[in-house]
Amino acid sequence: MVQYNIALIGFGGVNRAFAELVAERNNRWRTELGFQLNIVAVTDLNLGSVVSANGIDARMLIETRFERGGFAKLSGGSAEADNEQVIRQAPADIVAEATFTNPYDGEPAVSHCRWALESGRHVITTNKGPVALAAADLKALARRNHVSFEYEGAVMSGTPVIRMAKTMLAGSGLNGFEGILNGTSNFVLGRMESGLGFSEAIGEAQALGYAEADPTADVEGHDVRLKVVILANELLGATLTPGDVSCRGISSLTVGDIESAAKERCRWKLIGSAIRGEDGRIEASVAPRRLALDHPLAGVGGAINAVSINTDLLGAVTVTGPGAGRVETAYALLSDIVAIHRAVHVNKEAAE
Ligand SMILES: NC(=O)C1=CN([C@@H]2O[C@H](COP(=O)(O)OP(=O)(O)OC[C@H]3O[C@@H](n4cnc5c(N)ncnc54)[C@H](OP(=O)(O)O)[C@@H]3O)[C@@H](O)[C@H]2O)C=CC1
Ligand SMILES: N[C@@H](CCO)C(=O)O
Repeated sequence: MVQYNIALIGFGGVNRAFAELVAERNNRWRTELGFQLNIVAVTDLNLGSVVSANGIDARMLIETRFERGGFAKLSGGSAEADNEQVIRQAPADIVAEATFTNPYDGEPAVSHCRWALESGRHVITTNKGPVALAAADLKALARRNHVSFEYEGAVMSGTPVIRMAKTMLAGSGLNGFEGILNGTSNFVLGRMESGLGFSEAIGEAQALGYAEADPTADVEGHDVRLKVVILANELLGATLTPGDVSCRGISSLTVGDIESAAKERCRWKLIGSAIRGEDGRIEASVAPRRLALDHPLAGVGGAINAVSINTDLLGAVTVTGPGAGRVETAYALLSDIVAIHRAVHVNKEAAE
């Protein structure tokens, strides 16, 4: 039986939900997917770090109420999150990076990914920073070290869009996309339509695990801007940086704007888009748009996301599904491991 040893970097909503999935579903994965997972290290800014070559009980990890520095009480534990040492030295095959997204330089997550790849570990991440800001370098580093860098959860959480479009739409002539790419702001707009205030709606999105550590990134459009960069670079072969994407969020929309749109059978949505012009240049933007209720994106509610990908041969292909949520995003990490497993084992077996 194939077993992957996993190191979790950051133990917040997503990696905690991932540990919960490991606790609940490892047996099922063994039969369904042909591998099992073994958590051998966890680091967290607040809790410290713990390493155990024999594996750390996933159920214990999620059920124990640790205090600040609480991992020190575990065998192999420390009150400090010594990320570099853990990433480089723990006996992990795969490092799951799920610390906060830094939209400016991607750190410290970029360094976490770099240390892991340099040390010959595969990296799976839901963190948009390293993917939007350092993907080319990290992919090259992964290639040099014969490991994978996988990041399906960086856009639309567990809903497959990056890998799906790159593999299943290959050759279809991708020339643009537009969509709702932030669960929090879509949820907030919907709650405001129901009469809730902006701040209360953000509070609900935080409690549900949708929002960024600093929700300004959600409502000011910065999170969508990173996702537009990722999709444009991955699907359209662009080389955008966040500075290339004009960006306006939803914070200036008032209850009055929302009510007047409703009276005219319209609805506000935060739309991220990128289009290849006739000269080959990619124009990308993030901005609120007032959509007629019969527009295909107008009915996408709550933390659901949707992106319509324009192709030469098929016209628009739309992918819709959860765009945020702890478990939904933890699933993206599993899908990354499935991709690594197929690349490493299944393809190798087929070649033999
Ligand atoms: N939640 C979601 O729906 C989605 C999240 N993502 C991305 O996934 C990542 C994780 O999200 P989520 O779990 O919700 O976020 P959380 O804020 O819940 O968790 C992040 C965890 O990482 C810890 N952390 C921060 N910096 C460090 C560090 N330097 N070393 C070790 N640990 C650190 C935080 O500790 P502390 O709290 O003490 O700072 C926190 O426990 C983010 O990058 C997010 O953008 C992507 C798609 C969807
Ligand atoms: N905060 C983000 C998480 C998913 O990237 C959102 O609400 O969409």
